[in-house]
Amino acid sequence: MVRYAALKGLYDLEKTIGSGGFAKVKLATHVATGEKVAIKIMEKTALGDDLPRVKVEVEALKTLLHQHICGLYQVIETESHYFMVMEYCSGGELFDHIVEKNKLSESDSRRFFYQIVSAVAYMHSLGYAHRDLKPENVLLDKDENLKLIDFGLCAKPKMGIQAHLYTSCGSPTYAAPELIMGKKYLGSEVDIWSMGVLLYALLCGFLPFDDNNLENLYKKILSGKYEEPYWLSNNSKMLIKSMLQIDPANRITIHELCRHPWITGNSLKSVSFIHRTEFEKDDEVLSTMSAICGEKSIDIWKKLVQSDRTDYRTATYLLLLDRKLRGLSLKIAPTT
Ligand SMILES: O=C(Nc1ccc2c(c1)CNCC2)c1ccc(F)cc1
Repeated sequence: MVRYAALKGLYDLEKTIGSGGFAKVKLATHVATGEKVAIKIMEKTALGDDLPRVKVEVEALKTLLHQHICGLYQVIETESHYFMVMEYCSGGELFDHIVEKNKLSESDSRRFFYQIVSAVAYMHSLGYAHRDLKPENVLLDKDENLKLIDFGLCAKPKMGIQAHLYTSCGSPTYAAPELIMGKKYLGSEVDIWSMGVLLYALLCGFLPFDDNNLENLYKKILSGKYEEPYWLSNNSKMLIKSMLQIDPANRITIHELCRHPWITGNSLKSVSFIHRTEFEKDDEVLSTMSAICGEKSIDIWKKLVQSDRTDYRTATYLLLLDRKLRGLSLKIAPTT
């Protein structure tokens, strides 16, 4: 097992749970609380031109606090590596979950899709577009609640005007027509298309546009034509159709999606999310921390709020808060 001096005494590394292009994800234990975390380890030399994506993802995750967006607890930078300490999603990828079940029922799909809409509506309300929504970037926690990951390609277009050109080399299977055409586009609109592909995958168990040959794949996406399996209800077909519109101007908006009867289950309660970008202050957690480090609660809180939210103290506070929200005892092992 490779040891990293930067993690010594803070996190105990365990097995590898994922390895993507330039990152390896390892399960780890946060020493002070005993809580499980996922640590995304990136070697700077291997990152190359993708180095800016790390900063984009860290800045986005420091702002985005939502129950269906995978939380960032701490960032550790050394000469050679970045370590992003994230929320552990023990349920793994939604993709594997769909494959395992072949396809999901309309009600299971609705439960997952509601959570995706809530996370994306929250991001868009803060001016962020994900731009890389796909089943591999949707994880499940131990209660099968959904967590969005990989904000390395997300964009925060200034004032929501025309966003950047399509820069990612991500797989086009989930990419909107305007993206693969290299046109200027609105991040919010490409997210809606990708959510349409995600909803289709949930309900059908396969993808609307798929081909091993890139040329044919492009043709299928630009044609906007896809199969509608017999088991799809008319409402499901109509909702998918409203999202997989080739012309982004004809695509359903995130606001309409939040109130769509297929999603709200005909209740008038539209998809909800809390406009939260600040930590909630919890006195019990703060007093637990002050008992260990000897500082006064109010001073700990002041430092937390003023910090750049990526240090060990932030991780300890957030992990204790998670424990409390899960009804567990608040205990801390004194860091040696
Ligand atoms: O928790 C993560 N991945 C994870 C967790 C558990 C399992 C897997 C991935 C995949 N195999 C099944 C079990 C994870 C969390 C954050 C992140 F940025 C990237 C990955």
